[in-house]
Amino acid sequence: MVTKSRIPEDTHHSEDTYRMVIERLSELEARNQELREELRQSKTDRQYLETQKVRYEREVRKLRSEIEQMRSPPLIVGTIIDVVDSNRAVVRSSAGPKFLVRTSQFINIDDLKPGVRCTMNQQTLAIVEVLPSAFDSQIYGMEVETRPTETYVDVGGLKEQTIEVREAVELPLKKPHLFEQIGILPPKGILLHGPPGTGKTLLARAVAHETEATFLRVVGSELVQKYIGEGARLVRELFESAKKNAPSIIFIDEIDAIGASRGQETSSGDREVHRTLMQLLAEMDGFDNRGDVKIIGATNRIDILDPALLRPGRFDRIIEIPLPDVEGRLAILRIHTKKITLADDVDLLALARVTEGKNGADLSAICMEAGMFAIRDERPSVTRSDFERAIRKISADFDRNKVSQMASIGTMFA
Ligand SMILES: Nc1ncnc2c1ncn2[C@@H]1O[C@H](COP(=O)(O)OP(=O)(O)OP(=O)(O)O)[C@@H](O)[C@H]1O
Repeated sequence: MVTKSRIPEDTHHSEDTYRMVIERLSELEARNQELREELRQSKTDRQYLETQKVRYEREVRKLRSEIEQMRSPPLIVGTIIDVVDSNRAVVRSSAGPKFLVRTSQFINIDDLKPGVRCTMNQQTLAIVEVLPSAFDSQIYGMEVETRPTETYVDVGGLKEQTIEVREAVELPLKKPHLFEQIGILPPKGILLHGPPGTGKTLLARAVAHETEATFLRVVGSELVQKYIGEGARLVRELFESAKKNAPSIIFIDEIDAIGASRGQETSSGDREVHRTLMQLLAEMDGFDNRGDVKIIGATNRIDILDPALLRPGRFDRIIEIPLPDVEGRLAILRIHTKKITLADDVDLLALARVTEGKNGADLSAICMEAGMFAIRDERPSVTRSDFERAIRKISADFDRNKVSQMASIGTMFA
């Protein structure tokens, strides 16, 4: 309360003003103090909130990695037998036993119905994923062809190898009585080994064509599944399908992906590959040499194969498919230029001589590239210089791939 003392008017004014200014100043100081306090408090709040935010983010990261951990392969595949309540179900694992398990919180309970396939975490057996109903081996790159089109005339070079494969596969399928007469069993499995692009798949397809057999091709790496028991299941399906469609030839390309020597299985992924290999060995032991299912394996890495695969009664005919020599390269060039209009200056023998080290796939690509150069220049025939350019291009592509492969290996170990 401001009391007015007896002071001359103008003094009163200046005193009042002074007093008001003092009051206003103290109000402002008080306000300033309050604001400082609020600022200090907000800084504390902000720091507190910052700390909370960092802690929360760390929690989220930890939870996320636990979820990823739970969902990381290999997982056990099972089939739901019964849904007990909103977070429990009875599941039969692919290995057979039934379990009462929890469902993880990111599973939509409506998706869980009896008969549905799911995956379970190996440690906790909690259901971590519901699998699509059309969970079919065809998804896994298994090719089934009633009769490939390739024939033996499409295979350049490889004369001895073709004879060996025909004896071991074509003869038992087409003339099994010859083996019965003599009293010997035909080889059960044939292993084709050699560098990439040398004609292993081509030869297998040609023998399937010649024997009018169903050709079932699967790549070994496709049998390495992230779900426990699935690789073995696919192998079983492969052999069942081969028996159902007999006479048939099972062709397992890159067999080293599952057939490599069994070192100390450390990770569950290694154990899963081992299980798949065991299933393959069991299936091979289980079927009859005299039957009308033949199995051909192919690998670029025979040196790492498990000896168990190569013992008699399994892949007991081993045939090397080497890089083509000059005669082989000439034969392959003739095959791949059969339909190409060649200019008079093209000398295939000369080309065969200058392509030392090239495989059949390279030679096929060279012929295709040479044709492309002629098309690009709108010429009616392919000249020698087109082939020379194509050889340089394929070699450059090869070197570039090699460099990028080395670079990616380098970064892996950087
Ligand atoms: N001996 C050959 N005669 C004719 N063409 C060949 C020959 N070898 C390879 N080719 C050509 O290269 C292509 C690839 O050959 P193929 O797939 O049979 O090689 P591969 O040995 O199975 O290779 P990978 O080991 O990489 O699977 C064939 O489709 C064919 O066009």
